[in-house]
Parts: sequence; structure tokens; C-alpha cells
Amino acid sequence: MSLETALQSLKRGEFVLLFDSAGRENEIDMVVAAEFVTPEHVARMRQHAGGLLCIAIDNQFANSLDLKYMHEILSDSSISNKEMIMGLAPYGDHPTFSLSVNHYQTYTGITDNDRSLTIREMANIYNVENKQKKFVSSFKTPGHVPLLIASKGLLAARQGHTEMSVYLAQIAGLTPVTAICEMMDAETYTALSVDKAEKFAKQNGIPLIDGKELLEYAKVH
Ligand SMILES: CC(=O)[C@@H](O)COP(=O)(O)O
Ligand SMILES: [Mg+2]
Ligand SMILES: [Mg+2]
Repeated sequence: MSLETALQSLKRGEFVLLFDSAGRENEIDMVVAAEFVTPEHVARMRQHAGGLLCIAIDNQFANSLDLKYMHEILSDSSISNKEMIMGLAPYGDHPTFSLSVNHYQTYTGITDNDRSLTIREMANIYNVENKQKKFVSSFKTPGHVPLLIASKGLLAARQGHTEMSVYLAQIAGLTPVTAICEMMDAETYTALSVDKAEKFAKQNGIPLIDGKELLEYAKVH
């Protein structure tokens, strides 16, 4: 499947599968552009992926909302057990988690209806004049959808699903806000293997992008 096929899928509001790399998480995420997310998208990620459904956002957008990484928020807080704060994951990357949010019009925040509203509304505030004012008045924290902040410098700085999915949205000409969810394997209780993900991709006509291909593309564009 070519990168162009994947970009076309994202532009149609459909999924792509995104593999990071064998030496990193070795995971495949289902990815969709946040501006298109419906309750059906959330249901399909819940049923066919089953990992943690997050919103990945562009670094500049995060700065405009005065959002910080969770490990920074905790380090600056008065919590006692600071030795628990994860600076680096086992594969060497800093976590990209920030606040977890619910849109203020959600009820519990977890249903497919609620999470799709939260995800879509995060994309919608990207285009408003006073982003931070709109963000603060539209969302509550803690909530049921973690925000992930893509690193400044994007793929040059970090090659996670956070940065790669935001980059895909950017080169597709879409709002740089994505919904991503790791694919789990209910038979092995581990992350879905690339082989099984390739089978799923083929059966469902969903493009699967290898992070390696994306990094190569980014080097020359
Ligand atoms: C949802 C995820 O995959 C989570 O790991 C955040 O993404 P990454 O660390 O791969 O950028
Ligand atoms: Mg992860
Ligand atoms: Mg990941």
C-alpha cells in the first residue's frame, strides 16, 4: 500500500494502520483524522484495536493551548511520590501524554458518542481565533481521552505514533489532530503482530503504513 493511498484514506475520513518500528513499541495503531471522527470510528477502534484511544496534537497547537506534558505537570506539582514520574519509556522515548479531557457536553465521557464528540471538538478548536479560550471553556479535565503532544520538530525529534500520525494529517492537508489507538491481540494478550495487522488491513481494505517508509519520505520532503 503506498503512502498516497494512505493519505487518500485519511482525506476520506477513513482509517490507516500505522506501524512504528520493531525497535520501538513494535505496535500498530489505528489512525483517523480527528475532524472526521464519528461514534462509529470510536466503536471500530474499541472493537478492532482495543488499546488506549488518544488524541494526538501538533506541538504548536499544544503551545497555543498552554498544554504541558503530564510528566512536567507532575514534576512541577506538590505530589509526594515523584519517583513514580516516568521520564523515559523502556524504549527510550519520553511519554507524550498530557491532560486527559472530556468535552463539556459529554455525560460520562466514555461512550462512543461521548468520546467521538471530545475527539472531533478538539480538531474543531484548531480553526478558531482564540484557541485557548475555546479550549478552556469547552473541555474538562481529568477526562476519558488522553491528549498526546507531538514533539517540536516532529519526526526529526521523535518517531512515535504521536508524531507520525500528526505528520500524516499534515501532509494530507488535514487539521494536525488525530485519533490513535493501539491494536491488541485477544489470542495472545499482546500487541497485534505486523503479520496479523497486514491480514486485517487486507481483509478490511485499510492502508498499512510502515513508520520506516514515512521517515524516508520525511527526509526528502
Ligand atoms: C497511543 C500510543 O501508541 C501511545 O504509545 C502514544 O504514542 P507514541 O508513544 O507511540 O507516540
Ligand atoms: Mg504507547
Ligand atoms: Mg504508540
